[in-house]
Amino acid sequence: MMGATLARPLLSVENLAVHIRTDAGPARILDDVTLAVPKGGSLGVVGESGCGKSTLLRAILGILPGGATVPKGAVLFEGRDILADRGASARGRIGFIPQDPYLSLNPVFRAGDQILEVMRRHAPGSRRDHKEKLVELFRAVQLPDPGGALAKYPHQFSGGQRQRLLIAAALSCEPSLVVADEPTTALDVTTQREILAVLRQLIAERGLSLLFVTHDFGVLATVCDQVAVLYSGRVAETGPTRAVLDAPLHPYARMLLACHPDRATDLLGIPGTVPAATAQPPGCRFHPRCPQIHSGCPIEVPPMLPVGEARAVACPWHGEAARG
Ligand SMILES: Nc1ncnc2c1ncn2[C@@H]1O[C@H](COP(=O)(O)OP(=O)(O)OP(=O)(O)O)[C@@H](O)[C@H]1O
Repeated sequence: MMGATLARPLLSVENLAVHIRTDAGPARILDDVTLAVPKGGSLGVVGESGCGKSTLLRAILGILPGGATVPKGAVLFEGRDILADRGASARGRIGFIPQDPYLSLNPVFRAGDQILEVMRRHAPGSRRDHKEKLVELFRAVQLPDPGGALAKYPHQFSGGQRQRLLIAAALSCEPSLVVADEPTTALDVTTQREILAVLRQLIAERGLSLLFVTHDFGVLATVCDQVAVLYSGRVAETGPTRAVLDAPLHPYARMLLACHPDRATDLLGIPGTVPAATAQPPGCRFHPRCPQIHSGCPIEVPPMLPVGEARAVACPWHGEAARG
């Protein structure tokens, strides 16, 4: 236990800023983002559309778009800076589960061949070894007829089965970290629950770490033990998932949770929108939408304040918000 607490995280994002050049000026998409995924742990990153979740994932996967600059910070994976060596050190060691199973497989090639090609490039062993391993993975993700699945084309699988294929693909090169981008949003609720159960089981059985991006606190609660709430490219709050869900501290986290369909009495959402990445307000970026604004909020960038041993919140007024 002691070793686990002292161990370096498997993945750490340290003070990361990502800007992208646009015709409207630099888009400051991420600003001073710090978070960590411990070995064998799971972190969920949650926030509204446009808060920077995909850009964070792209930085972690070493695939930032052209025009992106990293004026500050680092992404350390297994102790090495992914951004400095353009992702080379992470290939195969980070498995990625994309959002949309319909868009993520090429329809004209057999699904099995597409995964085997990735294994050929990044996993040790012969094609025969890879096939055996893939059939075993298809069994583990509970695809029907795992042996026969190798020869099928993507359209011969249902949406839920395609997402299972993509989980198998993400695990095929024996990663130590799995990164998932809203992997169940395109699926119905029952299939969503089944897929999340399979994912959770495989991550636990294999001792993998998970970084899971979502806009859905309900999904997050079922797969992640830690959470980071992102707003307009900055971390608003971090902590154990249960503690944050039970008693969110940041006004944004409180409002985001309050309008989750499971809890909301109406579905009006948070008034206003996430600011454009080219036009964020000064000070706390949430202040124009915050019901508990103070005179310093539009001026000073709130630092992350520790709360107890395991939580942190970027709002000096969080105690007042919690009482409010
Ligand atoms: N290549 C780009 N050029 C300019 N602006 C960009 C680019 N990519 C993202 N942005 C802007 O950065 C902000 C964050 O985008 P990002 O896609 O990372 O957010 P997100 O939280 O993943 O949203 P969603 O849930 O809708 O995918 C948005 O304001 C977006 O318009």
